Amino acid sequence: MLSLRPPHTTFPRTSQWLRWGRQGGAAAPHCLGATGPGSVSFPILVNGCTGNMGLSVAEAAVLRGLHLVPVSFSSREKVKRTIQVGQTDIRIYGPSAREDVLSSVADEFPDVIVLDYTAPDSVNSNAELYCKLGLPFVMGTTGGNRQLLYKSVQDSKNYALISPQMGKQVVAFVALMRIFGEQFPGAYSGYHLEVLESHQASKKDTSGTAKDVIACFEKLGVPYDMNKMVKIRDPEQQLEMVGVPEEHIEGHAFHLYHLTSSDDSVSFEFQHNVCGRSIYAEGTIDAAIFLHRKVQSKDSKRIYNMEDVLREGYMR
Ligand SMILES: NC(=O)c1ccc[n+]([C@@H]2O[C@H](COP(=O)([O-])OP(=O)(O)OC[C@H]3O[C@@H](n4cnc5c(N)ncnc54)[C@H](O)[C@@H]3O)[C@@H](O)[C@H]2O)c1
Ligand SMILES: O=C(O)C1=N[C@H](C(=O)O)CCC1
Repeated sequence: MLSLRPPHTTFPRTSQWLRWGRQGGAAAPHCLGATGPGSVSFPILVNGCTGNMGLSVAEAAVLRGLHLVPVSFSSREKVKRTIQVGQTDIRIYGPSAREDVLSSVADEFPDVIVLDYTAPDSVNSNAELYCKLGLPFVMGTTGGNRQLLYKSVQDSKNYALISPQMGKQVVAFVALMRIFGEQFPGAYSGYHLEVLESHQASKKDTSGTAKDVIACFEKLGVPYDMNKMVKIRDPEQQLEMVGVPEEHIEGHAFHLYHLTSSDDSVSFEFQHNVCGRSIYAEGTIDAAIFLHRKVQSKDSKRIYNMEDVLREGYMR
């Protein structure tokens, strides 16, 4: 089996960390001032605050000077709890209250942007509800029926930014791979692709980012059977084989794509490895600011992705 470990496995821990984990840690202090080019503040509702990404995004929103709407939702009915983020106590509601609560939010905060970090099996029902209530949303949650997701937004004429990957530097890498495929279709015909991805054990689905990158390899002439993807969720393997720093076993996204010519004489390797979640949280806030601007200016496009965000200068 291929290893995600860098070639210099004898490097001491710190060097390995520097090579692999630079993107983890505290929220970057130097991204786009408080709220991007020109200062804005508007309400943000984070759906999924009970989870890892939801909480990270809510914290990043507060740090960037946005106004957190003090409600969020859970997949379970019997939740009676609040979560404190900064100075805000966020009340968590069960699924049966979703429509009423969201509809009041839409009335009270007409310029609200919803950020969704829930679960793959909630993607479509959540999106449909946001569309029904005319709530613009950023869908960071992966999985679900993606075709249906786009169709719901198109049919409703709602505003949405959809991306399985909010880390701007990773988005730029995926964009490069897309352009690569468009510029040189079939250039790697006959090559063989192997893909490994490693995420925290709680991740339910296959990496959405890996799926997007694989689509680019397919344009380059390399077919790939998604069932062959090696998905690593076992913490022991992650430590021993992948080389994930121990402190990031609960939050990491390591990816390796290995391309080999048919006679094994040529090979290529591409990797993107993220420790922690700050890269996604920061990118999500940039996405929210971008979407808020598009809604305010009544932009005609209505459905966006993270490449659109990067193109408008949100790349630090
Ligand atoms: N776009 C990106 O850059 C990016 C980055 C990281 C994670 N993700 C995706 O975000 C999603 C969440 O990841 P996570 O690591 O935070 O997972 P998590 O399991 O830590 O959190 C998900 C939370 O959502 C809650 N939830 C489930 N269904 C819900 C519903 N219908 N309504 C409200 N809450 C609901 C769960 O109870 C849980 O607390 C996954 O799909 C993951 O792949 C995307
Ligand atoms: O931690 C996760 O879950 C992640 N999900 C996204 C994906 O599936 O591509 C982005 C990376 C982190």
